[in-house]
Amino acid sequence: MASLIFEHLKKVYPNGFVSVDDVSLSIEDGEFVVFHGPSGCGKSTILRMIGGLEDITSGKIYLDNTFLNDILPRDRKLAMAFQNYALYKYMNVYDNMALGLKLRDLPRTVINTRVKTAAAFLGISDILTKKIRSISDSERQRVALGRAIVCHPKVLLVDEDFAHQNDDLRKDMIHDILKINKELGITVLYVTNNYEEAVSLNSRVIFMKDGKVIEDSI
Ligand SMILES: Nc1ncnc2c1ncn2[C@@H]1O[C@H](COP(=O)(O)OP(=O)(O)OP(=O)(O)O)[C@@H](O)[C@H]1O
Repeated sequence: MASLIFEHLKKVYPNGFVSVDDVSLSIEDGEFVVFHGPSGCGKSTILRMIGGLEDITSGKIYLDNTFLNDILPRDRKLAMAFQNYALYKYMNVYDNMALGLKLRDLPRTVINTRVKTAAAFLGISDILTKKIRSISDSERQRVALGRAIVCHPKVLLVDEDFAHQNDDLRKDMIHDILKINKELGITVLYVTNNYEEAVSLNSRVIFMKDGKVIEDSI
């Protein structure tokens, strides 16, 4: 079965600062896991190492028994929803959602089906021809999630910065990522500073401090 395993994961920055310190965890296929801890405790660094945006100093990450450390970020079967969405403002919603699939040279019919299915799932079918600059923040957030799920990832990585603008956007985002997890079966790793939010999600919470896991609610 699909699973995500960290073995003695460590991140030391060039200035000697230890950001992630010997983290070992096992996450089951389809889990919704919240990483919580004070600012600077290393939770975003873990996400960035999984996503391949940050080098791993030592330790190993496996996805589905595949050794992830040596795999290029775009081939990791992961999707990331980080700060500012990185959408192309002058392109329409459809093209933004289709971009990653086009880069993978998938047939046009497959791309069309995937984009339309994801749009229906997220309730944005009626804005597919609109330009990003003309839609609301809430719709942009959905487009960014749509672009992530059209790739059929095994794992979705979400940093709270993704919805830091206001409470309503954050609630929408949590609703959508819970739905993605439950209905599509995609494993979700969600990083948050907010304790109330972390414990209110009825999910496994990994508590971190100074780069270490100090409690795992499993
Ligand atoms: N390039 C770098 N060089 C040195 N230290 C860094 C570098 N990048 C990040 N850090 C430090 O690593 C620590 C962990 O950063 P990280 O972003 O993972 O924290 P976090 O728990 O996600 O906090 P936040 O919620 O504020 O984002 C922080 O203290 C940060 O200052």
